[in-house]
Amino acid sequence: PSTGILKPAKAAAATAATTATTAEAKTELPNIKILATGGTIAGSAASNTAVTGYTAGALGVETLINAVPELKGIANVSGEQIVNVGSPDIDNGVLLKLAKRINALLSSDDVDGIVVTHGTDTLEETAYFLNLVVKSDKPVVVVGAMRPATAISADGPFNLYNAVKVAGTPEAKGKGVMVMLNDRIGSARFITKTNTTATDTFKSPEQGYMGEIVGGKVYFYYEPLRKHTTKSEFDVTELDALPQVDILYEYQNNGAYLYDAAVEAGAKGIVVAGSGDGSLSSASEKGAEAAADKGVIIARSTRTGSGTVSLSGGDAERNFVTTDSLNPQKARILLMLALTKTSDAAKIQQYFNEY
Ligand SMILES: NC(=O)C[C@H](N)C(=O)O
Repeated sequence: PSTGILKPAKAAAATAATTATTAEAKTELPNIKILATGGTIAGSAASNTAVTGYTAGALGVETLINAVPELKGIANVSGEQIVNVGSPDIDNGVLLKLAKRINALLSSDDVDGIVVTHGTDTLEETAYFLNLVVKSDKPVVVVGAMRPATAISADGPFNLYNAVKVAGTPEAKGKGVMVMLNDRIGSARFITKTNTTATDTFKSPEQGYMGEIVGGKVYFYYEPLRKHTTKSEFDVTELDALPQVDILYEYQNNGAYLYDAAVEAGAKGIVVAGSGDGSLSSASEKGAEAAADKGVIIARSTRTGSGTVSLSGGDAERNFVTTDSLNPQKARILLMLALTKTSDAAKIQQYFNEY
């Protein structure tokens, strides 16, 4: 049986793999494709007690699959390397490449579900993007780890096993893109990283988890009501870039010049991580209004970490929208996609109310 621990020296030697397939396919098992993008789940450290200061995105997908031979008992798995980076370096180009590849794979009868391995830092952004643009009700599960593959008690191997299990579960169909870590199944719409290093970092502060895995069995309790996947209007088929949307953070004594800089750099939308219920300082309001006068959409979110930003009377006529309960980084994802369809603030507000 797999211990889930890769010896640091062995791990370092195994970085070059790009594809992998389990031996002969068993017809009674689901066919699951693992698309690897890097992150700590593919991380390698100098010692097996190092859980910080390691290299994320060091190991190839074949190494990840081979570390969990038990996968063969629950699915026919094969792997593809999309990129191999720490998730702070996932960009719009990778999002589009990943989404298009997933849509191509899921259109085939030979693929029953997808697992994406990903760094946890920006995992929620990729998961929410996929939730909005995947055109299939087959399960898509995004998985990561908080301890590198070389660590004692690395969490990646079991997280990967659980993710493949969820992706191959018929009940997981039609529930939107899911995030699987630490035995919990979260909705891409609601889950967020809440802790820098702890293994139970992914939480949905107000809405809770969709389900869990206990004793090797998948349990679902809720599903997201917000539009996703087959009900989503957003489509990446013809897109090779996304509109620039930046995020500005509210704090005491800030200035309008931050908005000027974003507009000058080409922003078509600005998400404000507002204080409290999406508040802007007077200086920010000046900057935001000047940007909005130039056609830039200003989306008021919150830096508080949870809660819904309420609509205020002055929003609509100023090209301002509110981001519902989306945190700033997910609001940026939706605003980029919204701007591929329209620059009308009222229509964009409707997207924030529905997705
Ligand atoms: N736990 C992780 O995966 C963190 C890593 N820095 C990443 O996001 O790639």
